[in-house]
Amino acid sequence: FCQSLMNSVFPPELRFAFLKLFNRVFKLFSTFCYFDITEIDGVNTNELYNAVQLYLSSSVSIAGNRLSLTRAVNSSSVTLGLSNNDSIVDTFNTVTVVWEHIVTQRQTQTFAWRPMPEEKRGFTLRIKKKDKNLILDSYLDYIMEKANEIRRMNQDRLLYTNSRGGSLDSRGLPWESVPFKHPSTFDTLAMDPVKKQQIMEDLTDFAECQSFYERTGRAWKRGYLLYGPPGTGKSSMIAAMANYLRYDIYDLELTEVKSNSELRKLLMKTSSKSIIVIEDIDCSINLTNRNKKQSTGSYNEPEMLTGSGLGDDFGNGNNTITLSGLLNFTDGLWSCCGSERIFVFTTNHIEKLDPALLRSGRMDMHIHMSYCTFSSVKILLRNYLGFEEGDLNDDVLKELEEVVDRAEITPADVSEALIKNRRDKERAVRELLEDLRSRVERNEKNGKLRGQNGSLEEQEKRALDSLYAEENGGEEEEIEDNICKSSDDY
Ligand SMILES: Nc1ncnc2c1ncn2[C@@H]1O[C@H](COP(=O)(O)OP(=O)(O)OP(=O)(O)O)[C@@H](O)[C@H]1O
Ligand SMILES: [Mg+2]
Repeated sequence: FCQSLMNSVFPPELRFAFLKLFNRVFKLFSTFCYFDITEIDGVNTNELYNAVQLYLSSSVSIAGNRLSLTRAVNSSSVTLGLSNNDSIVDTFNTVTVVWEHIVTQRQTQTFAWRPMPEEKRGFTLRIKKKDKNLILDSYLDYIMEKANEIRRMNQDRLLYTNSRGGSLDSRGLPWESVPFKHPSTFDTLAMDPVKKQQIMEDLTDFAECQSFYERTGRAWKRGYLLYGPPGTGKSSMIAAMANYLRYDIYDLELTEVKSNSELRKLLMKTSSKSIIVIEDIDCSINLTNRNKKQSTGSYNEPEMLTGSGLGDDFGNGNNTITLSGLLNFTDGLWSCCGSERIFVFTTNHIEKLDPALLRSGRMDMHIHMSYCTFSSVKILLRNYLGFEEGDLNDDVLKELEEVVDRAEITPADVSEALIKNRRDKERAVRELLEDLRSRVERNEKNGKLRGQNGSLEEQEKRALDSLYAEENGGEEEEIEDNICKSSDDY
């Protein structure tokens, strides 16, 4: 209507001038200002455009009538986006802004070094003039941060290994990677629910508290030591941690590392938001407290252990990773290059580890992965057979509760018993109970034969207690507080 009115009032040569004038006057009196963020900035791709697109994908509702769907390379999820010439309202620090996605046809190209897309795409941000300075900088920073987070969440995570033994790939990286798709989660992990909750809270606290680490002058990293018998879920716990935080995993094979400097280089090439894992640390390198005492007679000279690891154990005298190198790797000046990293060590024999490696700051949380308890068996029964609370009759539950602790059975063995008969649930439970009873019998018999020694776990606990007592001159309790364990762990 306006256009036809204008056409009838103004002669053609004046129409363009009038439109220009009208725009100027409109802008002068408008309470809004506008920012264009085009997809291509000259010849380069505009990073901000991609960030805005991702950021808005988190605000766009699936209920919208028309949305654009995209899926990036290496991503397993689909991103929703604003469709052409659609708009959306967003609020930041109580200020309301409007985003509009503008798509127009590009005029036919003459010659260009780089072929341009046929469509010209961009976002227009509308802000009230009075709010411009208040929010623009912080709002755009916030968008970039959010977009990076969404990108990370959408991307497949990677599992890195240094199995090439120090040789670099074509990009000069010492790590090789494969997509990480381990299905273990805290939901599927059978362990004491209280302990599980503590670990999850600790992980969340770590991931969300960058400012705390900055304020207290600590490097933004955390160490977890997982210890316990084989098949109790240490590796599954690492996978669950990675899935929970959506971090990449660097599986460090210490036996492939030839020197402390190589260890440092590997560390420098890890990215932030990752978990650096050394499995079976006691088998990778000989780091015992007792050995150190024998070889040096002092706690203050860990370097003197040079070559005592693989060199001694496997006859390879060239290995020069030292305890000192490993200690610096986990809590030295180099350990804080990059940030937001988690170190996880696993071992079946915590008593073999040097106390320096176990101290807070290196291994902040010691997690004992124990044999199956009643609560962990219930989790496995739910996961493998679909039994919910109340599905099993009370007698069976009572018997399970009575025998499971004394049977000293690993979650791996329970899982196997349940998988075997998963098509016949009654039989699975019956056979599990039989297995538990026979284990109890065997343990009691062995317990009698062992006489004063008690169960294997009791022996392990005694060794551990003496280790802590040795280090603390008898002040055992302080360290015990640091260990995440339930009262019946041992
Ligand atoms: N706590 C658990 N919860 C659920 N499944 C478990 C648990 N522990 C073990 N399993 C099952 O047993 C198998 C072996 O577990 P896992 O590899 O995590 O044990 P581990 O403690 O790392 O053993 P190792 O000390 O020999 O490396 C896994 O496939 C997993 O399915
Ligand atoms: Mg393991």
